[in-house]
Amino acid sequence: MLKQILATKQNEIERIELPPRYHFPRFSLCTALKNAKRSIGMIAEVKKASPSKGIIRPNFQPVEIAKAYEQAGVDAISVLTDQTYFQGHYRYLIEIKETVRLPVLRKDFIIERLQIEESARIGADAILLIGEALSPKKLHELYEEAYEKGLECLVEVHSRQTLEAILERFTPEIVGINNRDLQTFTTSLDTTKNLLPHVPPSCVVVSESGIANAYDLQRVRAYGAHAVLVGESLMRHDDVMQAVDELYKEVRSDVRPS
Ligand SMILES: O=P(O)(O)OC[C@@H](O)[C@@H](O)c1c[nH]c2ccccc12
Repeated sequence: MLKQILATKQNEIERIELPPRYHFPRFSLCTALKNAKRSIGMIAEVKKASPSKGIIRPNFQPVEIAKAYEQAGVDAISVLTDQTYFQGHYRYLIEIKETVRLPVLRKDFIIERLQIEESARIGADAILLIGEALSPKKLHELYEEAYEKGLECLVEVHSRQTLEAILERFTPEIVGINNRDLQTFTTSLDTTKNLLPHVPPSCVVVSESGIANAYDLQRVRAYGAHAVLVGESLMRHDDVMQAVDELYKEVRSDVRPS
């Protein structure tokens, strides 16, 4: 599946017409996660659909969702901008930057430099770089390019092998451990448990995907994650502000919910 997404993306990149430059206040994702407002940081995602689940939120109002996230006290917002597979758009990111004062992560499949210029122009504070989608060399080049343009990167990995290959080249500031296997779409929080001990202590670590309830949140916190990235379980709630609160409910991380 990842291969197919990347092939589509490559085609789309050939047709990119760069948007004008928007001038928004910038916010650091890394700083926001280091100074998380609650017991563990949260990047809340604005996502209408996904290739594995289809439409997740039928009545999709990206700006309203982002405002509710801000009121709920999340630390940052992730916006899906891929159109073909996630029904996103970079326009959503622009509208959200116009409205909320939080770091905004552009969630897309970034594989070429041109997409970094595009991300800078639309006002993204950070971009996603996927370890499984790029060679370590290319990933490092895009990482440097992004920081030169004032964008931070969330460097996402799913396997120990990918993580080690990246660390041989450089140490990213922010590492995302994706609990979802992008080939099969299955999620397991054990991915965070298994990979986290191999991430250098200087990195801010985000546990991504498959966080369904307060128990899951406490579990990845116990594994040592500094933050979580949550999409679907928030998007399925009518009231996303309440959904954030419910994730932060106090539960014992060693007791499974019934
Ligand atoms: O909806 P979830 O299971 O809470 O997951 C959010 C986020 O981690 C997921 O959307 C994601 C993680 N890595 C990605 C790469 C591309 C697109 C999407 C993603």
